[in-house]
Amino acid sequence: MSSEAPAPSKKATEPILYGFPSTDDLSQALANFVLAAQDEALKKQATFKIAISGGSLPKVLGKNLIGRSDVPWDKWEVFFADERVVPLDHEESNFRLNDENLFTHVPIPRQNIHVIDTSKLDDPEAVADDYEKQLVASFVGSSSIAFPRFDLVLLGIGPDGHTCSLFPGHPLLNEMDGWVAWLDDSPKPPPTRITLTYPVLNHAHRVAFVSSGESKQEIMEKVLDHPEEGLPASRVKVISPGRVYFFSDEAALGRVKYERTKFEDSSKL
Ligand SMILES: O=C(O)[C@H](O)[C@@H](O)[C@H](O)[C@H](O)COP(=O)(O)O
Repeated sequence: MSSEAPAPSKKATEPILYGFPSTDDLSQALANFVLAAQDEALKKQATFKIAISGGSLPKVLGKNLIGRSDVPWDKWEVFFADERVVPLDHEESNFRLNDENLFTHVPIPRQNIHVIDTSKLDDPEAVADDYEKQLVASFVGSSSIAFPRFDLVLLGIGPDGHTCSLFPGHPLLNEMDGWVAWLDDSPKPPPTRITLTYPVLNHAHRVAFVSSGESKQEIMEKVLDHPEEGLPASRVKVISPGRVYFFSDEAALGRVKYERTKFEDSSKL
């Protein structure tokens, strides 16, 4: 049985799980959460730095962010938590997916959306190096030099427990130095991708996993109730005072015993 408790009942290192009756409730709460993270970031700095994945996330994200009033979109700086090494207009591109679901509907300046260098598509290492340079250029001067500190990273969870393009058993799970890594053997097509590494995820102020639908029940149970299995999503352990959050609909949480936290007002972030 699930239970709901206020956030303070959880240890600072434990993920917060928000469960919602429907995907639309999830989507609305996620929009509030993102905007609260944005407000907090803009109190301290000139831009809100967010990294976003692909999969089903962009649709859930865009649905309730588009049309929000008074969003300082010109202060958003967007990176991709992972990207497929394909042209930007390719149907497999995470840029394209996010573009269709969010960017084309809101006035984020195009130069603030950091895309892969498509002149290097036949050399994924060069694509990863270039993307890392884009991060360096954006984050240099911030308090953390060893690793960038995103204000918010939004991730999905695959049926095998992968997140970003960090797949179970893959050597990239052990990459602890670089900021951006590449692979050409992704078990989820397309095979050639770049991804943020664990240290980058773990230095973020917040990482939020978004998952919905019954097909996620088995993997959500493993990730939340059995983190000792060490699936890629369970290995995201954000350094305190940063925090990991899960936003799921109850359809995805059908088997999950992990304690739910009531999502109240994200302005209290
Ligand atoms: O580009 C990708 O493939 C994604 O970034 C990947 O990590 C995705 O988030 C998960 O596979 C979950 O995808 P779904 O939400 O579609 O299940």
